Amino acid sequence: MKNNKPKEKGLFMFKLVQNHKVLYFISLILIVSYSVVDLLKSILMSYIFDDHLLDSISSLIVIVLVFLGVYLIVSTLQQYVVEVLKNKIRYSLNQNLYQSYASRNIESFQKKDSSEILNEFNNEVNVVIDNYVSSKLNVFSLTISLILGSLYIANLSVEILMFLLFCAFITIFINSIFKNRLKKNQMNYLDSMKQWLCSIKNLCRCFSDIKILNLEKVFCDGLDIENKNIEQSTLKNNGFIKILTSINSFISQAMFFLTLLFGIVLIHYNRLTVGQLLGIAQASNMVIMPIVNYANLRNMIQSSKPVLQKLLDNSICSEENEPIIFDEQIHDIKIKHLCYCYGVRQILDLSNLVIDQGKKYLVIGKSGDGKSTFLDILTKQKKADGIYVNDKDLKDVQFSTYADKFSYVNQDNDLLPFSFEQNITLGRKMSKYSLKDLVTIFNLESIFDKERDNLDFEHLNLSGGEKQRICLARAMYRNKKWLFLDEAFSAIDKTNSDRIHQFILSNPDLTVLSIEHKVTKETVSLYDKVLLFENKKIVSMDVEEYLNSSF
Ligand SMILES: Nc1ncnc2c1ncn2[C@@H]1O[C@H](COP(=O)(O)OP(=O)(O)OP(=O)(O)O)[C@@H](O)[C@H]1O
Repeated sequence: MKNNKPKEKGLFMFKLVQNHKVLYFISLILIVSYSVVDLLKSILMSYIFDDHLLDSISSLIVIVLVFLGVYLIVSTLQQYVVEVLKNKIRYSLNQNLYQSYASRNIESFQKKDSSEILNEFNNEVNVVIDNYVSSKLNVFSLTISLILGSLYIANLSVEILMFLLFCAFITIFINSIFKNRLKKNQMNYLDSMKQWLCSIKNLCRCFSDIKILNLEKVFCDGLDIENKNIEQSTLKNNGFIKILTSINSFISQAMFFLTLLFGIVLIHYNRLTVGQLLGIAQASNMVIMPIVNYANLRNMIQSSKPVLQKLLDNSICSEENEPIIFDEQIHDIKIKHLCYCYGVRQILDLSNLVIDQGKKYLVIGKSGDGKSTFLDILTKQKKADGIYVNDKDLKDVQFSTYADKFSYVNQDNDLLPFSFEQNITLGRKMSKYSLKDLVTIFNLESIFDKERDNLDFEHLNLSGGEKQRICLARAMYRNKKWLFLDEAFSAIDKTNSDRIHQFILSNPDLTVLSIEHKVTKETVSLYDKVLLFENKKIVSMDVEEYLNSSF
Protein backbone atom coordinates (compact mmCIF):
# COMPACT_ATOMS: atom_id res chain seq x y z
CA MET A 1 0.00 0.00 0.00
CA LYS A 2 1.41 3.35 -0.97
CA ASN A 3 1.53 6.07 1.61
CA ASN A 4 -0.97 8.44 0.05
CA LYS A 5 -0.70 11.05 2.75
CA PRO A 6 -1.71 14.36 1.22
CA LYS A 7 0.94 17.01 1.08
CA GLU A 8 0.72 19.25 4.10
CA LYS A 9 0.82 22.93 3.33
CA GLY A 10 1.12 26.11 5.37
CA LEU A 11 2.07 26.61 9.03
CA PHE A 12 5.65 25.98 8.04
CA MET A 13 7.09 27.91 10.93
CA PHE A 14 5.08 25.92 13.43
CA LYS A 15 6.37 22.67 11.92
CA LEU A 16 9.94 23.90 12.04
CA VAL A 17 9.84 24.91 15.71
CA GLN A 18 7.69 22.12 17.04
CA ASN A 19 10.67 20.49 18.82
CA HIS A 20 11.89 23.79 20.22
CA LYS A 21 8.71 25.44 21.44
CA VAL A 22 10.21 26.85 24.67
CA LEU A 23 13.15 28.40 22.89
CA TYR A 24 10.82 29.81 20.24
CA PHE A 25 8.60 31.32 22.92
CA ILE A 26 11.60 32.89 24.70
CA SER A 27 12.80 34.31 21.37
CA LEU A 28 9.40 35.90 20.77
CA ILE A 29 9.37 37.44 24.25
CA LEU A 30 12.85 38.87 23.70
CA ILE A 31 11.81 40.23 20.32
CA VAL A 32 8.85 41.98 21.93
CA SER A 33 11.10 43.31 24.69
CA TYR A 34 13.50 44.68 22.12
CA SER A 35 10.68 46.58 20.40
CA VAL A 36 9.51 47.99 23.72
CA VAL A 37 13.04 49.23 24.44
CA ASP A 38 13.12 50.75 20.95
CA LEU A 39 9.89 52.60 21.66
CA LEU A 40 11.33 53.83 24.97
CA LYS A 41 13.95 55.63 22.89
CA SER A 42 11.24 57.74 21.16
CA ILE A 43 9.48 58.46 24.43
CA LEU A 44 12.79 59.42 26.01
CA MET A 45 13.56 61.75 23.12
CA SER A 46 10.31 63.65 23.39
CA TYR A 47 10.61 63.72 27.21
CA ILE A 48 14.13 65.14 27.09
CA PHE A 49 13.12 68.04 24.84
CA ASP A 50 9.63 68.84 26.06
CA ASP A 51 10.25 68.45 29.79
CA HIS A 52 13.47 70.47 29.63
CA LEU A 53 15.64 67.69 30.94
CA LEU A 54 18.37 69.40 28.94
CA ASP A 55 18.69 71.77 31.88
CA SER A 56 19.71 68.99 34.25
CA ILE A 57 22.68 67.32 32.63
CA SER A 58 23.33 64.89 35.50
CA SER A 59 19.82 63.36 35.42
CA LEU A 60 20.03 63.28 31.63
CA ILE A 61 23.29 61.29 31.81
CA VAL A 62 21.82 58.85 34.35
CA ILE A 63 18.69 58.28 32.27
CA VAL A 64 20.67 57.80 29.07
CA LEU A 65 23.10 55.40 30.76
CA VAL A 66 20.27 53.31 32.23
CA PHE A 67 18.60 53.23 28.86
CA LEU A 68 21.82 52.17 27.09
CA GLY A 69 22.41 49.42 29.67
CA VAL A 70 18.92 47.99 29.21
CA TYR A 71 19.26 48.28 25.44
CA LEU A 72 22.59 46.42 25.44
CA ILE A 73 21.27 43.56 27.59
CA VAL A 74 17.99 43.08 25.71
CA SER A 75 19.49 43.40 22.25
CA THR A 76 22.39 40.99 23.01
CA LEU A 77 20.09 38.42 24.58
CA GLN A 78 17.65 38.65 21.69
CA GLN A 79 20.36 38.24 19.03
CA TYR A 80 21.93 35.30 20.82
CA VAL A 81 18.73 33.39 21.57
CA VAL A 82 17.46 33.84 18.01
CA GLU A 83 20.78 32.49 16.72
CA VAL A 84 20.50 29.48 19.03
CA LEU A 85 16.96 28.87 17.76
CA LYS A 86 18.07 29.02 14.11
CA ASN A 87 20.84 26.52 14.76
CA LYS A 88 18.46 24.16 16.54
CA ILE A 89 16.08 24.34 13.57
CA ARG A 90 18.95 23.63 11.17
CA TYR A 91 19.94 20.63 13.28
CA SER A 92 16.37 19.28 13.36
CA LEU A 93 15.89 19.79 9.62
CA ASN A 94 19.06 17.85 8.85
CA GLN A 95 18.12 15.19 11.37
CA ASN A 96 14.62 14.76 9.89
CA LEU A 97 16.09 14.53 6.43
CA TYR A 98 18.66 11.84 7.11
CA GLN A 99 16.28 9.87 9.30
CA SER A 100 13.67 9.95 6.57
CA TYR A 101 16.25 8.84 4.02
CA ALA A 102 17.41 6.04 6.28
CA SER A 103 13.83 4.82 6.71
CA ARG A 104 13.17 4.59 2.97
CA ASN A 105 13.21 1.30 1.19
CA ILE A 106 16.23 0.55 -0.97
CA GLU A 107 14.33 0.93 -4.23
CA SER A 108 12.93 4.40 -3.47
CA PHE A 109 16.30 5.59 -2.14
CA GLN A 110 18.13 4.42 -5.26
CA LYS A 111 15.74 6.41 -7.43
CA LYS A 112 17.06 9.58 -5.86
CA ASP A 113 20.18 11.12 -7.28
CA SER A 114 22.92 11.56 -4.67
CA SER A 115 23.69 15.08 -5.88
CA GLU A 116 20.06 16.00 -5.23
CA ILE A 117 20.43 14.72 -1.67
CA LEU A 118 23.70 16.62 -1.17
CA ASN A 119 22.03 19.72 -2.51
CA GLU A 120 19.21 19.35 -0.02
CA PHE A 121 21.59 19.10 2.92
CA ASN A 122 23.93 21.76 1.69
CA ASN A 123 22.07 24.53 -0.12
CA GLU A 124 18.40 24.05 0.50
CA VAL A 125 18.64 23.84 4.31
CA ASN A 126 20.65 27.06 4.24
CA VAL A 127 18.06 28.75 2.05
CA VAL A 128 15.39 27.78 4.56
CA ILE A 129 17.35 29.05 7.57
CA ASP A 130 18.64 32.26 5.97
CA ASN A 131 15.65 33.24 3.92
CA TYR A 132 12.69 31.69 5.67
CA VAL A 133 13.35 31.33 9.41
CA SER A 134 15.33 34.56 9.78
CA SER A 135 12.79 36.45 7.71
CA LYS A 136 9.84 35.08 9.65
CA LEU A 137 11.40 36.11 12.96
CA ASN A 138 12.19 39.50 11.52
CA VAL A 139 8.61 39.85 10.32
CA PHE A 140 7.41 39.18 13.85
CA SER A 141 9.86 41.66 15.31
CA LEU A 142 8.87 44.29 12.75
CA THR A 143 5.17 43.69 13.33
CA ILE A 144 5.60 44.36 17.04
CA SER A 145 7.60 47.50 16.23
CA LEU A 146 4.92 48.58 13.78
CA ILE A 147 2.14 48.15 16.33
CA LEU A 148 3.98 49.95 19.13
CA GLY A 149 5.26 52.70 16.82
CA SER A 150 1.81 53.20 15.29
CA LEU A 151 0.16 53.46 18.71
CA TYR A 152 2.74 56.00 19.79
CA ILE A 153 2.45 58.12 16.62
CA ALA A 154 -1.37 57.86 16.57
CA ASN A 155 -1.34 59.28 20.07
CA LEU A 156 0.57 62.34 18.83
CA SER A 157 -0.61 62.79 15.25
CA VAL A 158 -3.13 60.62 13.41
CA GLU A 159 -2.39 62.50 10.16
CA ILE A 160 1.26 61.46 10.16
CA LEU A 161 0.31 57.89 10.93
CA MET A 162 -2.19 57.86 8.04
CA PHE A 163 0.47 59.23 5.73
CA LEU A 164 2.97 56.53 6.79
CA LEU A 165 0.43 53.74 6.37
CA PHE A 166 -0.53 55.00 2.92
CA CYS A 167 3.13 54.86 1.82
CA ALA A 168 3.31 51.36 3.29
CA PHE A 169 0.45 50.18 1.18
CA ILE A 170 2.11 51.49 -1.98
CA THR A 171 5.42 49.77 -1.11
CA ILE A 172 3.80 46.41 -0.45
CA PHE A 173 1.79 46.69 -3.66
CA ILE A 174 4.93 47.37 -5.76
CA ASN A 175 6.69 44.37 -4.23
CA SER A 176 3.81 41.94 -4.57
CA ILE A 177 3.89 42.41 -8.35
CA PHE A 178 7.20 40.52 -8.40
CA LYS A 179 6.19 37.66 -6.11
CA ASN A 180 6.04 34.90 -8.73
CA ARG A 181 9.14 36.10 -10.47
CA LEU A 182 11.06 35.71 -7.19
CA LYS A 183 9.81 32.17 -6.65
CA LYS A 184 10.80 31.21 -10.18
CA ASN A 185 14.26 32.75 -9.88
CA GLN A 186 14.93 30.87 -6.66
CA MET A 187 13.90 27.52 -8.15
CA ASN A 188 16.02 28.16 -11.27
CA TYR A 189 19.01 28.86 -9.09
CA LEU A 190 18.55 25.63 -7.11
CA ASP A 191 18.04 23.61 -10.30
CA SER A 192 21.21 24.90 -11.87
CA MET A 193 23.09 24.15 -8.65
CA LYS A 194 21.74 20.60 -8.64
CA GLN A 195 22.81 19.96 -12.22
CA TRP A 196 26.28 21.29 -11.55
CA LEU A 197 26.71 19.05 -8.49
CA CYS A 198 25.49 16.11 -10.57
CA SER A 199 28.15 16.75 -13.23
CA ILE A 200 30.89 17.08 -10.62
CA LYS A 201 29.77 13.79 -9.14
CA ASN A 202 29.99 12.17 -12.59
CA LEU A 203 33.44 13.65 -13.06
CA CYS A 204 34.61 12.03 -9.81
CA ARG A 205 32.91 8.72 -10.61
CA CYS A 206 34.35 8.36 -14.12
CA PHE A 207 37.63 10.22 -13.60
CA SER A 208 39.99 7.46 -14.73
CA ASP A 209 37.86 6.69 -17.83
CA ILE A 210 37.73 10.38 -18.68
CA LYS A 211 41.54 10.59 -18.52
CA ILE A 212 42.13 7.40 -20.50
CA LEU A 213 39.58 8.36 -23.16
CA ASN A 214 40.91 11.91 -23.35
CA LEU A 215 37.54 13.40 -22.50
CA GLU A 216 38.75 16.11 -20.12
CA LYS A 217 37.80 18.89 -22.50
CA VAL A 218 34.31 17.52 -23.12
CA PHE A 219 33.68 17.31 -19.38
CA CYS A 220 35.16 20.73 -18.63
CA ASP A 221 33.07 22.27 -21.42
CA GLY A 222 29.95 20.68 -19.91
CA LEU A 223 30.88 21.98 -16.46
CA ASP A 224 31.53 25.42 -17.94
CA ILE A 225 28.01 25.55 -19.34
CA GLU A 226 26.53 24.56 -15.97
CA ASN A 227 28.82 26.96 -14.14
CA LYS A 228 27.61 29.73 -16.46
CA ASN A 229 24.01 28.75 -15.67
CA ILE A 230 24.75 29.07 -11.94
CA GLU A 231 26.37 32.44 -12.47
CA GLN A 232 23.39 33.71 -14.44
CA SER A 233 20.69 32.25 -12.23
CA THR A 234 22.44 33.49 -9.05
CA LEU A 235 22.73 36.95 -10.50
CA LYS A 236 19.11 36.88 -11.63
CA ASN A 237 17.95 35.72 -8.22
CA ASN A 238 20.18 37.78 -5.92
CA GLY A 239 20.40 40.73 -8.27
CA PHE A 240 16.65 40.99 -8.51
CA ILE A 241 16.25 40.84 -4.72
CA LYS A 242 18.96 43.51 -4.33
CA ILE A 243 17.25 45.85 -6.83
CA LEU A 244 13.94 45.49 -4.99
CA THR A 245 15.73 46.04 -1.66
CA SER A 246 17.32 49.22 -2.88
CA ILE A 247 14.01 50.56 -4.29
CA ASN A 248 12.44 49.83 -0.92
CA SER A 249 15.18 51.60 0.98
CA PHE A 250 14.84 54.60 -1.33
CA ILE A 251 11.13 54.70 -0.44
CA SER A 252 12.02 54.54 3.25
CA GLN A 253 14.41 57.52 2.95
CA ALA A 254 11.77 59.51 1.09
CA MET A 255 9.16 58.66 3.73
CA PHE A 256 11.46 59.81 6.56
CA PHE A 257 12.00 63.24 5.03
CA LEU A 258 8.35 63.63 4.04
CA THR A 259 7.39 62.84 7.64
CA LEU A 260 9.76 65.54 8.89
CA LEU A 261 8.30 68.09 6.46
CA PHE A 262 4.77 67.09 7.41
CA GLY A 263 5.70 67.47 11.12
CA ILE A 264 7.22 70.93 10.58
CA VAL A 265 3.96 72.04 8.96
CA LEU A 266 2.06 70.69 12.00
CA ILE A 267 4.44 72.56 14.38
CA HIS A 268 3.74 75.68 12.40
CA TYR A 269 0.02 75.28 13.13
CA ASN A 270 0.76 74.45 16.80
CA ARG A 271 -0.51 70.91 16.42
CA LEU A 272 2.85 69.43 17.54
CA THR A 273 5.77 70.39 19.79
CA VAL A 274 9.41 70.04 18.74
CA GLY A 275 9.92 67.25 21.26
CA GLN A 276 6.91 65.40 19.90
CA LEU A 277 8.20 65.73 16.33
CA LEU A 278 11.57 64.34 17.42
CA GLY A 279 9.75 61.48 19.15
CA ILE A 280 7.69 60.86 15.99
CA ALA A 281 10.79 61.07 13.76
CA GLN A 282 12.44 58.48 15.96
CA ALA A 283 9.32 56.31 16.15
CA SER A 284 8.69 56.70 12.42
CA ASN A 285 11.59 54.28 11.96
CA MET A 286 9.52 51.77 13.90
CA VAL A 287 6.77 52.19 11.32
CA ILE A 288 8.76 52.85 8.13
CA MET A 289 11.36 50.12 8.61
CA PRO A 290 8.84 47.36 9.27
CA ILE A 291 6.85 48.36 6.21
CA VAL A 292 9.83 48.53 3.90
CA ASN A 293 11.52 45.51 5.37
CA TYR A 294 8.28 43.63 5.45
CA ALA A 295 8.18 43.89 1.68
CA ASN A 296 11.80 42.70 1.43
CA LEU A 297 11.30 39.91 3.92
CA ARG A 298 8.12 38.82 2.25
CA ASN A 299 10.12 38.54 -0.98
CA MET A 300 12.62 36.26 0.77
CA ILE A 301 9.87 34.20 2.40
CA GLN A 302 8.01 33.80 -0.88
CA SER A 303 11.14 32.79 -2.74
CA SER A 304 12.08 30.15 -0.14
CA LYS A 305 8.62 28.59 0.30
CA PRO A 306 8.89 26.06 -2.55
CA VAL A 307 12.23 24.88 -1.15
CA LEU A 308 10.83 24.54 2.34
CA GLN A 309 7.76 22.67 1.06
CA LYS A 310 10.05 20.24 -0.78
CA LEU A 311 12.27 19.70 2.27
CA LEU A 312 9.29 19.07 4.52
CA ASP A 313 7.80 16.66 1.97
CA ASN A 314 11.10 14.80 1.86
CA SER A 315 11.21 14.66 5.65
CA ILE A 316 7.91 12.81 5.74
CA CYS A 317 8.72 9.14 6.08
CA SER A 318 7.78 7.29 2.90
CA GLU A 319 8.13 3.80 4.33
CA GLU A 320 5.67 1.23 3.05
CA ASN A 321 3.08 -0.35 5.24
CA GLU A 322 4.68 -3.64 6.35
CA PRO A 323 2.55 -5.09 9.13
CA ILE A 324 4.22 -8.50 9.67
CA ILE A 325 7.20 -8.57 12.02
CA PHE A 326 9.30 -11.50 10.87
CA ASP A 327 10.71 -13.00 14.07
CA GLU A 328 11.16 -16.61 12.91
CA GLN A 329 13.79 -18.39 10.81
CA ILE A 330 13.15 -18.69 7.07
CA HIS A 331 11.97 -22.25 6.30
CA ASP A 332 11.26 -21.80 2.65
CA ILE A 333 10.59 -19.20 0.00
CA LYS A 334 7.86 -20.02 -2.50
CA ILE A 335 7.60 -18.24 -5.82
CA LYS A 336 3.95 -18.80 -6.74
CA HIS A 337 3.85 -16.46 -9.64
CA LEU A 338 6.43 -13.78 -10.22
CA CYS A 339 6.09 -11.34 -13.04
CA TYR A 340 8.61 -8.49 -12.96
CA CYS A 341 9.01 -5.60 -15.38
CA TYR A 342 11.27 -2.59 -15.69
CA GLY A 343 8.89 -0.08 -17.24
CA VAL A 344 7.21 -1.95 -20.07
CA ARG A 345 10.00 -4.49 -20.41
CA GLN A 346 9.24 -7.81 -18.76
CA ILE A 347 12.29 -9.41 -17.12
CA LEU A 348 10.87 -12.35 -15.17
CA ASP A 349 7.82 -14.57 -15.59
CA LEU A 350 8.17 -17.46 -13.13
CA SER A 351 5.84 -19.78 -11.31
CA ASN A 352 5.91 -22.67 -8.86
CA LEU A 353 9.43 -22.60 -7.57
CA VAL A 354 10.36 -23.42 -3.99
CA ILE A 355 13.66 -22.57 -2.32
CA ASP A 356 14.13 -24.92 0.61
CA GLN A 357 16.07 -24.38 3.79
CA GLY A 358 19.49 -26.05 3.98
CA LYS A 359 19.94 -26.53 0.23
CA LYS A 360 22.64 -24.96 -1.89
CA TYR A 361 21.47 -23.37 -5.15
CA LEU A 362 23.75 -22.31 -7.96
CA VAL A 363 22.08 -19.61 -10.07
CA ILE A 364 23.33 -19.34 -13.63
CA GLY A 365 22.22 -17.85 -16.93
CA LYS A 366 23.15 -15.42 -19.64
CA SER A 367 24.11 -11.88 -18.73
CA GLY A 368 21.04 -9.65 -18.49
CA ASP A 369 18.63 -12.56 -17.96
CA GLY A 370 17.41 -11.19 -14.62
CA LYS A 371 19.41 -13.15 -12.03
CA SER A 372 20.35 -10.12 -9.93
CA THR A 373 16.79 -8.81 -10.19
CA PHE A 374 15.57 -12.19 -8.89
CA LEU A 375 17.93 -12.04 -5.89
CA ASP A 376 17.00 -8.42 -5.22
CA ILE A 377 13.35 -9.50 -5.10
CA LEU A 378 14.03 -12.42 -2.74
CA THR A 379 15.98 -10.10 -0.43
CA LYS A 380 13.13 -7.53 -0.66
CA GLN A 381 15.38 -4.87 -2.15
CA LYS A 382 12.86 -4.79 -4.97
CA LYS A 383 9.13 -5.20 -4.47
CA ALA A 384 7.13 -7.84 -6.31
CA ASP A 385 3.94 -9.85 -5.95
CA GLY A 386 3.68 -13.61 -5.70
CA ILE A 387 6.57 -14.38 -3.29
CA TYR A 388 5.86 -16.13 0.00
CA VAL A 389 8.27 -16.63 2.87
CA ASN A 390 7.09 -19.30 5.34
CA ASP A 391 3.71 -18.86 3.55
CA LYS A 392 3.63 -15.16 4.41
CA ASP A 393 3.35 -12.68 1.59
CA LEU A 394 6.84 -11.14 1.36
CA LYS A 395 5.25 -7.82 0.47
CA ASP A 396 3.72 -7.58 3.96
CA VAL A 397 6.80 -8.69 5.86
CA GLN A 398 8.74 -5.95 7.66
CA PHE A 399 12.03 -5.37 5.85
CA SER A 400 14.28 -4.91 8.89
CA THR A 401 13.19 -8.09 10.70
CA TYR A 402 13.31 -10.10 7.46
CA ALA A 403 16.78 -8.77 6.53
CA ASP A 404 17.99 -9.89 9.95
CA LYS A 405 17.50 -13.52 8.88
CA PHE A 406 19.90 -13.58 5.94
CA SER A 407 23.19 -12.26 4.66
CA TYR A 408 23.65 -10.81 1.21
CA VAL A 409 26.84 -10.11 -0.70
CA ASN A 410 27.11 -8.71 -4.19
CA GLN A 411 30.10 -8.12 -6.41
CA ASP A 412 30.12 -4.35 -5.84
CA ASN A 413 29.78 -4.40 -2.07
CA ASP A 414 32.02 -1.68 -0.81
CA LEU A 415 33.55 -1.61 2.61
CA LEU A 416 31.85 0.29 5.37
CA PRO A 417 33.55 3.35 6.85
CA PHE A 418 34.74 1.32 9.83
CA SER A 419 38.00 -0.32 10.84
CA PHE A 420 38.98 -3.67 9.31
CA GLU A 421 37.82 -5.61 12.35
CA GLN A 422 34.49 -3.79 12.54
CA ASN A 423 33.94 -4.36 8.84
CA ILE A 424 33.73 -8.05 9.64
CA THR A 425 32.23 -8.10 13.13
CA LEU A 426 30.04 -4.97 12.86
CA GLY A 427 30.87 -4.46 16.52
CA ARG A 428 29.37 -7.80 17.62
CA LYS A 429 31.54 -9.76 20.02
CA MET A 430 29.84 -13.13 19.66
CA SER A 431 29.57 -15.34 16.62
CA LYS A 432 29.72 -19.03 15.76
CA TYR A 433 33.01 -18.22 14.03
CA SER A 434 35.96 -16.48 15.62
CA LEU A 435 37.39 -13.51 13.84
CA LYS A 436 40.80 -15.19 13.80
CA ASP A 437 39.47 -18.31 12.04
CA LEU A 438 37.66 -16.25 9.43
CA VAL A 439 40.78 -14.18 8.80
CA THR A 440 42.65 -17.43 8.07
CA ILE A 441 39.90 -19.06 5.95
CA PHE A 442 39.39 -15.91 3.89
CA ASN A 443 43.15 -15.34 3.61
CA LEU A 444 43.06 -11.87 5.14
CA GLU A 445 46.08 -12.16 7.46
CA SER A 446 48.20 -9.58 5.70
CA ILE A 447 45.46 -6.94 5.88
CA PHE A 448 44.49 -7.93 9.40
CA ASP A 449 48.03 -7.56 10.80
CA LYS A 450 48.62 -4.24 9.14
CA GLU A 451 45.29 -2.52 9.50
CA ARG A 452 43.64 -3.99 12.52
CA ASP A 453 43.03 -0.69 14.30
CA ASN A 454 43.09 1.67 11.40
CA LEU A 455 39.84 3.58 11.44
CA ASP A 456 40.50 4.95 7.95
CA PHE A 457 40.40 1.43 6.67
CA GLU A 458 37.95 2.26 3.91
CA HIS A 459 40.53 4.53 2.30
CA LEU A 460 43.00 1.73 1.75
CA ASN A 461 43.37 0.72 -1.83
CA LEU A 462 42.28 -2.85 -1.36
CA SER A 463 41.81 -4.95 -4.46
CA GLY A 464 38.37 -6.01 -5.65
CA GLY A 465 39.08 -9.60 -4.56
CA GLU A 466 40.22 -8.50 -1.10
CA LYS A 467 37.06 -6.44 -0.64
CA GLN A 468 34.90 -9.39 -1.74
CA ARG A 469 36.68 -11.69 0.71
CA ILE A 470 36.09 -9.23 3.56
CA CYS A 471 32.39 -8.95 2.65
CA LEU A 472 32.05 -12.74 2.50
CA ALA A 473 33.81 -13.03 5.87
CA ARG A 474 31.35 -10.49 7.28
CA ALA A 475 28.43 -12.49 5.90
CA MET A 476 29.72 -15.64 7.60
CA TYR A 477 30.45 -13.82 10.88
CA ARG A 478 26.81 -12.65 10.92
CA ASN A 479 25.98 -16.35 11.08
CA LYS A 480 22.58 -16.23 9.41
CA LYS A 481 20.87 -19.33 8.10
CA TRP A 482 20.37 -17.97 4.59
CA LEU A 483 23.06 -16.56 2.34
CA PHE A 484 22.38 -14.77 -0.95
CA LEU A 485 25.44 -14.21 -3.14
CA ASP A 486 25.37 -12.15 -6.32
CA GLU A 487 28.63 -12.83 -8.17
CA ALA A 488 30.34 -12.53 -4.81
CA PHE A 489 33.37 -14.49 -6.09
CA SER A 490 33.80 -12.62 -9.37
CA ALA A 491 37.11 -10.97 -8.42
CA ILE A 492 38.55 -13.77 -6.28
CA ASP A 493 41.32 -16.03 -7.61
CA LYS A 494 40.66 -19.76 -8.11
CA THR A 495 42.63 -20.99 -5.07
CA ASN A 496 40.88 -18.63 -2.65
CA SER A 497 37.52 -19.13 -4.38
CA ASP A 498 37.75 -22.94 -4.12
CA ARG A 499 38.65 -22.83 -0.43
CA ILE A 500 35.89 -20.33 0.42
CA HIS A 501 33.30 -22.25 -1.61
CA GLN A 502 34.28 -25.39 0.24
CA PHE A 503 33.94 -23.61 3.60
CA ILE A 504 30.57 -22.01 2.84
CA LEU A 505 28.92 -24.90 1.02
CA SER A 506 29.98 -27.57 3.52
CA ASN A 507 27.86 -25.94 6.23
CA PRO A 508 24.77 -28.20 6.44
CA ASP A 509 22.55 -25.59 8.17
CA LEU A 510 23.15 -22.89 5.63
CA THR A 511 20.87 -22.20 2.68
CA VAL A 512 22.87 -20.67 -0.17
CA LEU A 513 21.70 -19.03 -3.39
CA SER A 514 24.72 -17.97 -5.38
CA ILE A 515 24.80 -16.34 -8.78
CA GLU A 516 28.00 -17.26 -10.56
CA HIS A 517 29.33 -16.97 -14.08
CA LYS A 518 32.65 -18.78 -14.23
CA VAL A 519 32.26 -21.91 -12.22
CA THR A 520 34.34 -25.08 -12.36
CA LYS A 521 32.98 -28.63 -12.33
CA GLU A 522 34.40 -29.16 -8.81
CA THR A 523 32.60 -26.11 -7.50
CA VAL A 524 29.30 -27.01 -9.20
CA SER A 525 29.41 -30.42 -7.57
CA LEU A 526 29.35 -28.75 -4.13
CA TYR A 527 25.82 -27.47 -4.83
CA ASP A 528 22.54 -29.40 -4.58
CA LYS A 529 20.55 -27.63 -7.28
CA VAL A 530 21.11 -25.48 -10.33
CA LEU A 531 18.65 -22.71 -11.21
CA LEU A 532 19.13 -21.95 -14.89
CA PHE A 533 17.67 -18.68 -16.20
CA GLU A 534 16.26 -18.89 -19.72
CA ASN A 535 13.75 -16.67 -21.50
CA LYS A 536 12.40 -15.03 -18.34
CA LYS A 537 11.87 -18.48 -16.74
CA ILE A 538 13.92 -20.60 -14.36
CA VAL A 539 14.70 -24.24 -15.05
CA SER A 540 15.45 -26.00 -11.77
CA MET A 541 17.56 -29.16 -12.01
CA ASP A 542 19.61 -31.45 -9.82
CA VAL A 543 23.29 -30.81 -9.92
CA GLU A 544 24.08 -34.25 -11.43
CA GLU A 545 21.69 -33.56 -14.28
CA TYR A 546 23.40 -30.25 -14.95
CA LEU A 547 26.88 -31.75 -14.71
CA ASN A 548 25.94 -34.51 -17.18
CA SER A 549 24.46 -32.07 -19.67
CA SER A 550 27.09 -29.32 -19.46
CA PHE A 551 30.52 -30.76 -18.60
N1 LIG B 1 16.77 -0.42 -12.56
C1 LIG B 1 16.65 -0.92 -13.79
N2 LIG B 1 15.87 -0.28 -14.69
C2 LIG B 1 15.72 -0.77 -15.93
N3 LIG B 1 16.29 -1.90 -16.37
C3 LIG B 1 17.07 -2.58 -15.52
C4 LIG B 1 17.29 -2.12 -14.18
N4 LIG B 1 18.10 -2.98 -13.56
C5 LIG B 1 18.38 -3.94 -14.46
N5 LIG B 1 17.78 -3.69 -15.63
C6 LIG B 1 17.81 -4.52 -16.84
O1 LIG B 1 17.17 -5.74 -16.53
C7 LIG B 1 17.86 -6.82 -17.13
C8 LIG B 1 18.20 -7.85 -16.07
O2 LIG B 1 19.18 -7.27 -15.23
P1 LIG B 1 19.92 -8.11 -14.13
O3 LIG B 1 20.96 -7.27 -13.51
O4 LIG B 1 18.90 -8.71 -13.23
O5 LIG B 1 20.58 -9.27 -15.03
P2 LIG B 1 21.65 -10.36 -14.62
O6 LIG B 1 21.12 -11.65 -15.14
O7 LIG B 1 21.96 -10.29 -13.18
O8 LIG B 1 22.88 -9.86 -15.48
P3 LIG B 1 24.45 -10.08 -15.20
O9 LIG B 1 24.68 -11.56 -15.22
O10 LIG B 1 25.10 -9.39 -16.34
O11 LIG B 1 24.75 -9.44 -13.88
C9 LIG B 1 19.08 -6.24 -17.83
O12 LIG B 1 18.77 -6.13 -19.21
C10 LIG B 1 19.24 -4.87 -17.23
O13 LIG B 1 19.73 -3.97 -18.17
